[in-house]
Amino acid sequence: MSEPLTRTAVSCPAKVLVAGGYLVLDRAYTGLVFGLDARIHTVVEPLKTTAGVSISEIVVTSPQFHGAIWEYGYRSQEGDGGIAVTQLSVGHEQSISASKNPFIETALTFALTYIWTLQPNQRIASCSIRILADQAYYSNPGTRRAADSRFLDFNVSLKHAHKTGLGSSAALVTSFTAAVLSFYLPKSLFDLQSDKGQTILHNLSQASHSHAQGKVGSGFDIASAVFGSCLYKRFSPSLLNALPPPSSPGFADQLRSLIEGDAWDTEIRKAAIKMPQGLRLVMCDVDCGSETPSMVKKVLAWRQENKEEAERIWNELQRGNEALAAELTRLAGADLTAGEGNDKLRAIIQKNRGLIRQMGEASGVPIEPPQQTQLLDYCSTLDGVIGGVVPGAGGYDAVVLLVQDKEEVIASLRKSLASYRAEDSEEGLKIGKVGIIGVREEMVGVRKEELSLYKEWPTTS
Ligand SMILES: Nc1ncnc2c1ncn2[C@@H]1O[C@H](COP(=O)(O)OP(=O)(O)OP(=O)(O)O)[C@@H](O)[C@H]1O
Ligand SMILES: C[C@@](O)(CCOP(=O)(O)O)CC(=O)O
Repeated sequence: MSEPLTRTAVSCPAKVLVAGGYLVLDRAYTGLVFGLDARIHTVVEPLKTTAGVSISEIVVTSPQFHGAIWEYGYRSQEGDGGIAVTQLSVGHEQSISASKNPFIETALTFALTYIWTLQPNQRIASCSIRILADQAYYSNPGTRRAADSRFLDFNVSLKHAHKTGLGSSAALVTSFTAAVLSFYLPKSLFDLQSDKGQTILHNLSQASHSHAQGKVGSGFDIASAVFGSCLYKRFSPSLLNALPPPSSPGFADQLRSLIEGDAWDTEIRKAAIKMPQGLRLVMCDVDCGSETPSMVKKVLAWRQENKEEAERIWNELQRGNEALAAELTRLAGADLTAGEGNDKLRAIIQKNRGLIRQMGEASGVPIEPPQQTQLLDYCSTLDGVIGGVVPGAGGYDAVVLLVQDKEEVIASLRKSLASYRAEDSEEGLKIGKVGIIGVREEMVGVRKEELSLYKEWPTTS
């Protein structure tokens, strides 16, 4: 007899790529990614059904958003095609195609298929899955259900939610995959606390996120969702190319071999990045938008056509990024009583920004556009601010600052940003309000959670 299935909850952190944007798409370079203390949680539990009625249905809800409910049927496919998941219609409020959530559907397909390969003769029981996200992922102001509730009602549909760029889909796919595997599999087959369990979770989440996203990212966001802050070298993109599409013959077996096999060449160095005591990150949301995929395409096309110049910038920036990681780590271990300053950090950040601007100007992509240069220069003159950069792909929508970890520094930064007015520029976008997002760095990645966290969010089943 197998153990009865019990309610399981897992969370994963948000991310910020502090250094290595664009470079990290190529295995020859690394990205310095910090996890952030905003998390997406997934809770899985048995689906309550009328006594004697046995159905095969998985109901997923994201109850902080209007109409965010997805019901799936699932069945095994001929020819080792794994488990196919089909969205069922819920009432007649909206068409299925309008309500599709490709990240959830793909994560479910990949996770159930992997489970099926491990327990081919065991029926996959119905379950109910809830997703709960911290406020910082969205700039829509949430409302509280109780004075102490951690999760808020966002009072909009997911389609109308305004994301702050903290990697919601990666934290979602990873916590969803971890919770589903932990729910269905005994510890002997999947143990989230073990290195092997985390490697399997990483590989499976990379495969499904990449499939849902259309294979565009380096995967640094999934790596930090699993392992927390780290220096990240991506996997070879070719690894995923050989996988047949879900449901097609051989998908299940090849997915399992890929996930458990040793072909993965991702390199995660957790010890190579630390936050010195007395410093912290501050994320700022800039009221303006950028389009990451088209920026990536343009930068990569420029690099392809200007190999020599690109190689010079990429290599210099890689050295600068390594210097940044090394100095943060060195300061984290240094004797604070020696009164060491942060001048070296300041200089490294300034130099790296110069190279990022070169990369942007040469490729014609606004990675650190003049409006952000102005904002970052302004922030760098404020008390307690060491420096700042445009995170990830850059653009107009965010900056990340390295500051002294003191309440008075944050309070005065908040005040300065509230009154910050960008100088009028002749051309391009004008940045609007700059706000501080309520997050800071976090070293821990995936984590099992206590069920009491979700008491105001009853299951719909
Ligand atoms: N709380 C949630 N519940 C259900 N699905 C969600 C939730 N948050 C995000 N998603 C899914 O993730 C998608 C957003 O992913 P996308 O990659 O565009 O954003 P992101 O990961 O936050 O962005 P970035 O990589 O710029 O940080 C949504 O369209 C939705 O499908
Ligand atoms: C440009 C890139 O290197 C970073 C994008 O980061 P973000 O989504 O802007 O946080 C792409 C990637 O690594 O997936």
